[in-house]
Amino acid sequence: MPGFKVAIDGPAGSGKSTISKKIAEKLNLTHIDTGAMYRAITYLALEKGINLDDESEYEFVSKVKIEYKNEKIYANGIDVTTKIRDDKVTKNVSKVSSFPYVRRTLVSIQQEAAKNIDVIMDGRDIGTVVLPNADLKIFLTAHVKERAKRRLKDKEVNNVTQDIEQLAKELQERDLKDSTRKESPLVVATDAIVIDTTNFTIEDTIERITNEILKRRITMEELQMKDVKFQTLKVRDKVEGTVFKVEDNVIYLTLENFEEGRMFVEFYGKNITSFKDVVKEGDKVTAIITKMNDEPSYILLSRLPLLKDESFKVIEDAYKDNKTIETKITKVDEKGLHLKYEGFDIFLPYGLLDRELVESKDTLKGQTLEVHLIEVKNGKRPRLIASRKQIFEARRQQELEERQNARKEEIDQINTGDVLKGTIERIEPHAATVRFNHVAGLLRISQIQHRRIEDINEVIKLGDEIEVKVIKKEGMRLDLSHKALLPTPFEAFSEEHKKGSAVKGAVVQKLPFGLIIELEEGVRGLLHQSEYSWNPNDNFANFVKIGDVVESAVLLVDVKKKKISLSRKALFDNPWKNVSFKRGENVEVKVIEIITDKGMNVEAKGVVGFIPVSELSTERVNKIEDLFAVGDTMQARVIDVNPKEWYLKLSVKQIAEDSLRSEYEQYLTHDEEATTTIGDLFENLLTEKDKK
Ligand SMILES: Nc1ncnc2c1ncn2[C@@H]1O[C@H](COP(=O)(O)OP(=O)(O)OP(=O)(O)O)[C@@H](O)[C@H]1O
Ligand SMILES: Nc1ccn([C@H]2C[C@H](O)[C@@H](COP(=O)(O)O)O2)c(=O)n1
Repeated sequence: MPGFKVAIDGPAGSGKSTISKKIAEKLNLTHIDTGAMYRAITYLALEKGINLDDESEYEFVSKVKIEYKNEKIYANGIDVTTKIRDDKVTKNVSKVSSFPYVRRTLVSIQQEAAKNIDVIMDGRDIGTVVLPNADLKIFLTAHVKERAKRRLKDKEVNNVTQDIEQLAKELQERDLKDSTRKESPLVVATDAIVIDTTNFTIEDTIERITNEILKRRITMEELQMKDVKFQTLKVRDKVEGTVFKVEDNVIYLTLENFEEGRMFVEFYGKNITSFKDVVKEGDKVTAIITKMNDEPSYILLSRLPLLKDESFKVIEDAYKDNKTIETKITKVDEKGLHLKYEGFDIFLPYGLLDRELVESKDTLKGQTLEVHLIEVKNGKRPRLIASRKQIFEARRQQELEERQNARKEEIDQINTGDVLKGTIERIEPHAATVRFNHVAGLLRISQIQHRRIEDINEVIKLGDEIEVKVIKKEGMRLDLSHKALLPTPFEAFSEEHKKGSAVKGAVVQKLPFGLIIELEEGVRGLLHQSEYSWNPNDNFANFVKIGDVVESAVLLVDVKKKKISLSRKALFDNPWKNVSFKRGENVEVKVIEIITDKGMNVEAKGVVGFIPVSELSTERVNKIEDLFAVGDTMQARVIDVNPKEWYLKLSVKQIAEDSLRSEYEQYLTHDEEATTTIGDLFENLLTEKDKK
């Protein structure tokens, strides 16, 4: 069986020998570089010094022995591998190779060498002349500038510098000569695959050609074994291919039958604009054949017809695996949200949507939303129902746990007795809730102020900042007090009222030993009976009533025992403090009150004394007012006195009697000289009295 033949043709520097060599190694083919043969002949011709322009001088060619051994080329046993690359050789090789004699001789040598072996042969006329029946013909090409660049690199490696423009010019000249010569010019064989390597790497090109070789090398048995529909592939068939090259807007695939498939980016679907980062070499892609291209031979592919099924599969998988999918909200209607995912419409009823989202549903259109699928039914009109329940319940649970943790952390930091600042969060008739951070406490109405509060709303408002003391901590519960931070009424009272200061208050209770006076709300003091008045005879219990306002002085405030002692008498001077009376002493008195039939209260030395009716006159008094009036002053005699009891008893009568007696005694003394009778004497006395 003849061997497998690959013909590689192309202009200078397109990569023929490099690629051929590597493919030969890879696929175990013999590589024959025919250009090297023409170069070897050129080298020998130069060596021989023949006239290069004279074809008749090339007879030596038929006798030349050319061999390839270990990557080296030998001409007549001499290693010419390097020499044939000299500039001199390169400049003349086109000319030498244009002679029909030279060509025919070398072509027959080449054909002989390729007989019965698997060979990859590169040159200019391989596909057209040397191996016209080659199993695969490749015409490699590249832009002249790219080829010049590659050559320049080769030269730089060998420390040879050359102007790139000059190099390009030389290549163009050689191309022209090679393709315009009469004998076997460089042309593209009609059945060759043209590969432009301008933008291909060496590896790309190798892979591309390797695929072509493999496609053609495969035996019928192998094809059957692999169940490859080699002959039957047609438009609309579904095929799978392996990506061997990725460009921005096209991917190249090797299909099941080893043909080349190409897919342009717009036929991939999923709205991508570039294959980069989406598809990589080695990926398997399933697609539909949309066109079979003959020249060059490849198959155009598209994924678009498959996408619907693929997308539905994605949806079914998401449903089965209970996966979250990210959808787009396309419509908001009365019953729920319409979502789009992988090109399918999904409905999400409001009952399965987060409450906050339902509240702001009118702003949702166009937004993305993560959901779970809870019903997936395929059909002409697939039925797809989504839900957010799992998502929002999980979120709520997580938030709850976070809150609980935060509360626990905060409460662990709080101790009974701590003073904290918080905000009034809720007000009930008998208590308020005070929020700190994650924790709140209870402030009962009785703990807000020391005084009684009728309406809690009068003293606190929602949002008020308040300082409180923790008075009890039980688990997560905190009992708070604001009043614990305020001075007690007793403390406030003691601050404002120092000892001795005068205070007024209403009598709230009468006790056997005194009066309870309310001085301020919650502040009561005792006015002991001994402190009511200096007057020992003052029986205030008889006339002081509950509710009477009494003024008194603060004697003592005991904040701890909550005791206040008051003294009313301290507000006054004790009238008896600095006076003294002696019995028998005559004092000036002033009538301050007439007590009918009983006597008169008089003021003497600033204190009150009493003159009984019997002591008002030496004669019987029928009506006191006939003799005295309030405001009258006169002399009276102290007849009894007890300062402790504020007791002072006086007599006018005794002074009058004294006076009568003295007059009488005078009379007795005068009588020895005068003739006044007792009757005269009394008449005179009475006349005096009338005058008054
Ligand atoms: N994509 C590519 N394909 C092939 N060769 C490339 C590529 N990119 C760079 N090169 C380099 O280009 C240079 C020219 O390659 P090569 O000598 O194989 O070309 P050629 O077609 O055999 O040229 P000539 O006909 O003049 O012998 C080599 O150094 C090779 O490594
Ligand atoms: N089959 C061939 C091979 C080569 N030549 C000529 C044309 C080239 O200018 C020259 C050197 O070839 P290279 O080594 O550059 O590939 O040989 C030809 O005519 N036919």
